[in-house]
Amino acid sequence: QQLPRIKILATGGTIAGKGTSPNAAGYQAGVTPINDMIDAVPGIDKLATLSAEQVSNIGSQDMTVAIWLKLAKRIDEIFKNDEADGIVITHGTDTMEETAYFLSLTNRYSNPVILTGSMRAGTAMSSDGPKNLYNAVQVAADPLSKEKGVMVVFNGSILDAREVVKTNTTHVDAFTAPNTGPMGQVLGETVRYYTTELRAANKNTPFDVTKLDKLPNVAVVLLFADVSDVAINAYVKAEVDGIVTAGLGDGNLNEINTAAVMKATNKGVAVCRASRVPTGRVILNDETDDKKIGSIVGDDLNPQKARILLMLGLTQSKEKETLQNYFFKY
Ligand SMILES: NC(=O)CC[C@H](N)C(=O)O
Repeated sequence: QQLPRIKILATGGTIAGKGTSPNAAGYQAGVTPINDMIDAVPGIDKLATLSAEQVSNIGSQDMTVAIWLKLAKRIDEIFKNDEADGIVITHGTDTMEETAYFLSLTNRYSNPVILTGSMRAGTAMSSDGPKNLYNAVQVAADPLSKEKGVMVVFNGSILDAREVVKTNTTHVDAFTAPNTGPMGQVLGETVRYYTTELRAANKNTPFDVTKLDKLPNVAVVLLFADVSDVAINAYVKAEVDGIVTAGLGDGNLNEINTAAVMKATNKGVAVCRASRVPTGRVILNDETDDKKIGSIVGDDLNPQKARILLMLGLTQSKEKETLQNYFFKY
């Protein structure tokens, strides 16, 4: 029986980290080459026929649009040329949720693309990297994952790219899907799905980035009690294409920022209201009059994910209704 062909694209992160202390603290992310990482995982070669490429080797706090585009183009090429059946991406945890969502919106194939990483460097006691990498290859190679597209596999959970959020700064169980829960679990030799993703773009994605070398510039602004309008005004002055507000409660803005948003949208800046609250939706024309101030809403996407969709949406249209519909669809 032939093993599935899995391509590992390595980008860095703690999973490629090295330190001098066996205690998890104090290490450098993004240093170990991918082939050394694979060698540290017993039995991984029995799961799939593996090949690996180093796309970058960085801490994911330094993730860039340029690397996102490079990854998206390489994924497209791998599936178009039938170079692999599935892909595993090793990635730092800080921005993994953003990369996962970006790739889920841009991937034109439904083959599995699994992101994973670790919270403890390979040199730390009880490093979680080898097991996470093993689990990621298991999920990518499993027949049940065939049409499931982009997911995150971490600490035994399988999480949808749209829903996954880093919800702990240091624990090995760093990722959850606060609005929906995980899609499934990988335990021992078995992969189990409980649920399916409802909002995947996949094959029919309108966001083809294979010919782009940059994306629209979208900023995020955090709201808090008595916040001034300095940030929104500065971004408008800097001529950003869009602003996502990490608003109060169900995406509310205080008076001064309501006025600042109205000025921004009048100047043609797309403004999407999201919330700083970790779960729940932001409703159109609820407490805030979106019609009047020219804003749209991010539904239940967190601000950093709403930014990704607004960046990609703006590659297609500046029209408010079109952009709003992307947020209800994806
Ligand atoms: N656990 C981690 O991967 C964090 C390391 C680093 N900040 C990164 O995101 O790459």
